[in-house]
Amino acid sequence: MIAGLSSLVYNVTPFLEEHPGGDEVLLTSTEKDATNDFEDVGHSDDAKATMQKFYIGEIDKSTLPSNQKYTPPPTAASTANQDSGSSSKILLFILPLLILGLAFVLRLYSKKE
Ligand code: HEM
Repeated sequence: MIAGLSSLVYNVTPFLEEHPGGDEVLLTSTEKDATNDFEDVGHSDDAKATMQKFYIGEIDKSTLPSNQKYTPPPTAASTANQDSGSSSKILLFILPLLILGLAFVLRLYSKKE
């Protein structure tokens, strides 16, 4: 479906294989306002007439969501990941020190014996 052109909606599925510009461009223009996409190409009057065959209705603009961008709140999983991330960084720093200390102690004891 192509929404746009003054909120008009077109079902282009039957036209995908026949579209002279190819099906790919049509698919990238679906489920959105494709007015600019359509007009940028400079479609002929013939193309505009053909388009009318696929008209299926009009969008009720009052039902459209506002254009605000949704930013999801941080989930428990992402916070847990951050925590485990910082604790593993500490472990990466401490582990070599622990191994060094252990080697040092072992060497000290083996010298005494
Ligand atoms: C129902 C909607 C559409 C119809 C009926 C339609 C029809 C046509 C027709 C008949 C042509 C041949 C050239 C002409 O007569 O203008 C064409 C070419 C083309 N169309 Fe569409 N078109 C539609 C939507 C779109 C959309 C949304 C795009 C998105 C970008 C698009 C991109 C193109 C391109 C790239 C060409 C080739 C232009 C060229 O090679 O010169 N069309 N279309």
